[in-house]
Amino acid sequence: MDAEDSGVDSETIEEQVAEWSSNSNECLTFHLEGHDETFKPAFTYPIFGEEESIFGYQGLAIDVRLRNFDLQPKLEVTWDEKFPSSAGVEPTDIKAALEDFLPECAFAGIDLTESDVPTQPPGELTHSYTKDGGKYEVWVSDVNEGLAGRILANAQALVPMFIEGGTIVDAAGDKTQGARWKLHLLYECRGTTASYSLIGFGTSYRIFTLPDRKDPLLEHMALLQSPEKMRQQLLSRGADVFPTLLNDSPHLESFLDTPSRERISQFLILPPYQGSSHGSQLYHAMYTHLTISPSVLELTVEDPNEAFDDLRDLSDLLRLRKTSPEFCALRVNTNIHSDHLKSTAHIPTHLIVPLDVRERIRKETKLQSRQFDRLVEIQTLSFIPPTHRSKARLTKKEHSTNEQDKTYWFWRLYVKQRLYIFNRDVLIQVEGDERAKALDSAFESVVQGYSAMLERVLKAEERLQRDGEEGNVNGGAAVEKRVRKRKVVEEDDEDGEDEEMGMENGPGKTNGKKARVE
Ligand SMILES: CC(=O)SCCNC(=O)CCNC(=O)[C@H](O)C(C)(C)COP(=O)(O)OP(=O)(O)OC[C@H]1O[C@@H](n2cnc3c(N)ncnc32)[C@H](O)[C@@H]1OP(=O)(O)O
Repeated sequence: MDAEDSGVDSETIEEQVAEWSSNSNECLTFHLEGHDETFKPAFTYPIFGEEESIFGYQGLAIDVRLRNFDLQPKLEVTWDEKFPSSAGVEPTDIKAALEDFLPECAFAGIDLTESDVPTQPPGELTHSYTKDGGKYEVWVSDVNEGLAGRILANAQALVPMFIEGGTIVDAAGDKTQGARWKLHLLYECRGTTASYSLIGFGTSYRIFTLPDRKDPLLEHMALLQSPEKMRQQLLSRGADVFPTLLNDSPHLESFLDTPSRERISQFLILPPYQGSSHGSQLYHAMYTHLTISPSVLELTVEDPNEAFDDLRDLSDLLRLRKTSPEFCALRVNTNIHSDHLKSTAHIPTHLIVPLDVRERIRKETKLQSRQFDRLVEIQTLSFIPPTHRSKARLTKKEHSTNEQDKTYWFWRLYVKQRLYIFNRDVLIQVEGDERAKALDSAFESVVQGYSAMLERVLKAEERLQRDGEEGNVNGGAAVEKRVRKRKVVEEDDEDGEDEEMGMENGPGKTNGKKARVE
């Protein structure tokens, strides 16, 4: 029966719908045990649909209480008025909508103080630090460990609600998958037993990578197919890759000994703790732990968002500038023979910033290529004063008599070449002048972003020096108002084959964070 047949005009229906509708972000509230402060989800569209709207209630409150040790949830749904079912339109079934997102225990009405809480987090302690008188620890566990598996399941409830495009991981209990996944837990420790409060977590998993060492089987496989084809095939085979290699390579004790990458999958600091450098500490702990194994060749990040990119750039730069004299010594070489500069098709990037040194540092630090390239660009830019970072000063190109201008000219060439290769697929779709303009504009955004990052790095270094926080590579970040300065899309995936020229994905995207042209 439509509105006309029923005698009810469509305006009245619209009014009624509005009267009985609630915004799902606003009515959902998280309460962390032991904290007065509550927090709201950033997204609820995966649960309640694109409109983030719930129909059929007035005075609706969806409260999710989280136990502080393991984030075990307890769901409570209350309302003042419910739309009568007999009216032909059913109110949203809130519990049913949440069933795929919260673990079963959330619906069981279990009193969170009822069951015994373990006295210690699962796995091993990998990092600890103090901040403003509080003590914090990072614990890492295989997700197949019972307690870690349970905490992973609880923590997953937060992923779609706080990480845009984030999806729930269910790896625990599976022999192969579980062994590849790790859960990194950041706890605030309040001093007495059972006083651990979970304030953030990260997940990571190991994936096969192309070999970097002599292995007959891997060499054979590499010979059989092109590297790219082989990579695609291995990735598509997912979890089967490791056992297959293991069966075929009896000298390997575990499939985890095969050359691999570690990949950070999810990363979250609970809202009440954000902006106080805990994210930097957790990232530092994860980087250190995940890159220690000799079989791990690289650390990558799955679809990082802008906030994570910033955190990662800052942390990586602070670490490299503190621990790698070779990285600190990198400079733009302006002494390049004009023969090397005749063709724009062959920019001598290997000479501008020596490739052999770059490769050596990259392998040692196990940073993903594109991330490392960007860090080199930021570091080498740091020696060019801001007043010389201008296109207007480059009329004489490599012949400039001012050494800083000449350095910027070469640096510009170096960065533009990477941007061109990176965005080639997009750029070749536009003609001559337009192409040059598009590349120029991407370049200018990158310089802006880098300059902003350099300011942060210098401030953080000053702060660290002041605080004398020797042990904490990234510690002591003050809470500052975040200003989103970067417009250019900077993204990471395992091969860095991503878009860098500002095309956003639409709503409903699966990776949810950054544009990708593939
Ligand atoms: C792989 C992935 O999962 S990507 C998804 C990452 N997770 C999320 O976005 C979930 C919601 N957000 C969070 O969990 C946290 O805010 C994080 C992880 C993004 C950052 O953790 P925090 O503890 O808040 O960051 P921390 O205080 O260590 O900040 C370190 C630096 O990161 C950057 N940063 C942190 N948050 C933001 C933000 N919201 N926007 C822009 N930059 C940010 C800043 O450069 C900051 O440096 P500063 O001290 O000079 O300001």
